[in-house]
Amino acid sequence: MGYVLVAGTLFLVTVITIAWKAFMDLIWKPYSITKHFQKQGITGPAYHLLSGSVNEMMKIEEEEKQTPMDPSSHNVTPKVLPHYHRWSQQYGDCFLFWFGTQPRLSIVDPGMIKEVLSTKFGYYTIDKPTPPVMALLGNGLLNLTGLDWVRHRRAINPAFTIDKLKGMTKRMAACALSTLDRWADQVVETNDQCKEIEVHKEFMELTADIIAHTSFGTNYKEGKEVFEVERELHRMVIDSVADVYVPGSEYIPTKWNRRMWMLEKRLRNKLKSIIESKLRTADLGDSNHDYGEDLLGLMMGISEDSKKQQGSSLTVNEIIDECKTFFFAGHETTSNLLTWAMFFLGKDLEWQKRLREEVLSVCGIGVPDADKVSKLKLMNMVLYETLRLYSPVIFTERKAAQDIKLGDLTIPKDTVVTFPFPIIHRNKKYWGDDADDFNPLRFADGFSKAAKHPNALIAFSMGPRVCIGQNFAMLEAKIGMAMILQSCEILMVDVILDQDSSFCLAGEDPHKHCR
Ligand code: HEM
Repeated sequence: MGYVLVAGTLFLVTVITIAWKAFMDLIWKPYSITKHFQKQGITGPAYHLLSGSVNEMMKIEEEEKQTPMDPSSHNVTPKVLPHYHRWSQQYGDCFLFWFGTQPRLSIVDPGMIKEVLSTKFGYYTIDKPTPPVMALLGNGLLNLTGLDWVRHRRAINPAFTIDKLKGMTKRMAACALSTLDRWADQVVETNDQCKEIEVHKEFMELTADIIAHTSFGTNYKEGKEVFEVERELHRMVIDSVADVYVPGSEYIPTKWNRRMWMLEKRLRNKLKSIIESKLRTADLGDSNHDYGEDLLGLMMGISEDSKKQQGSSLTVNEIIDECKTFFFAGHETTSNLLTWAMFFLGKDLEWQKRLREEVLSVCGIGVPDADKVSKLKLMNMVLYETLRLYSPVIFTERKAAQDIKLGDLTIPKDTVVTFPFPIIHRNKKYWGDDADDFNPLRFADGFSKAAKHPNALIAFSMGPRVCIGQNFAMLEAKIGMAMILQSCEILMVDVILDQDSSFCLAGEDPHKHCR
């Protein structure tokens, strides 16, 4: 009888505890956080049990898909961030919405963004990655937090110094040259003066080639195989982006999870075999272990040096995760930058002419190097303006690690603050009335004077977690653009923004100058 009573009491206590926690997490916290922000003048879409605002988010996305885009407008916000666009019009720039039970606060004020990403950096953290993101990037820089992030960032920074990047320019130029060769062959084959090219596809290939060569050096072919697997994992991440994560669901052997586990294992094994091959090659050389000037080789060398000096280094598994991160972070981003820059030059022939004149006067007709492309001021301005209007990264977010003041607001612990780049980059308050127009001249006096706030452009983010590959990306884009402009004339064939954009490349022998 006594046992039954104890078991019954335990059961009851468990049920009450679970019910209490469920009540707190699912009802009370969302209610009190909503009230907390309402008192500060912040509103937003309603919280719904379990799903938060996700259903409304999906509905808005579907509605936006049905609306054709005006090809003459650069305002892509309704297409790329439909719910932010709709809610910012409805509730104002700063609004609260719910991803499941997680509160998210949209912020567009550059001063507040600077506080989060830079001045009060330590008070914010990165939300735990979902299982698909973890499978894709593992414990690489993008996912890491705290002291592990510090250790990785310190270990990898030296691989991205200007000197090291200069050493990679020949590889970048060689990849661009083989793309131009392929285009030239097509022109010769068709016997036309003008060849229609789907540039996004071409630049995806070019940037994959560049990141494979610069990451893996002589092992680039195996590197490209790695990227094929990574691409599939990336697609799985995109498919799962609007799913509210249910803790523990990653361990259930569903068909989807099993595919993800298999791809992750294949990715890891392939990268491991590249590293082992580098280790074997280096062992055959002298005792100083030169692993090569590619990113992987540099990371392995730096890691070995720091082990000798401080006794700590990146493990093979950590280096593997960083390789995965470089491809993910550095491939599609740069390819999008190149695509949109071509889009502008194909539309604006006057700017195309100015850029070609600059390239020919600074670099001549030879293959450009890092020093020469660093002098291309007009090209720099066009690239920044492209990053402003068509930022390859469309948002980033941070989670408050404690209750904290942000601007005039007080933010409860665990609130996610989120920064929608396309809205920030078009804010007329900072960018002026022509914020929606392509006007590279706004960058004539440099990056920080282009807008009324020095941090209004955050395409590469800012603060300690600023993009580690920004110089790499700009160098790659400038070399690619300079070589294209040296040999081709670019004409826009058609503009269908939600499908592929094609460009016509014209010239008597597009490429002969580049040899
Ligand atoms: C146009 C090209 C690129 C753009 C617009 C871009 C943009 C960004 C942004 C916005 C972040 C911050 C993300 C966040 O805080 O949530 C970031 C981080 C990062 N990027 Fe890039 N990126 C580009 C190219 C590259 C390239 C080429 C590489 C590597 C080769 C790279 C590697 C990284 C890494 C590793 C991080 C994480 C840094 C950290 O958290 O310490 N990116 N990038």
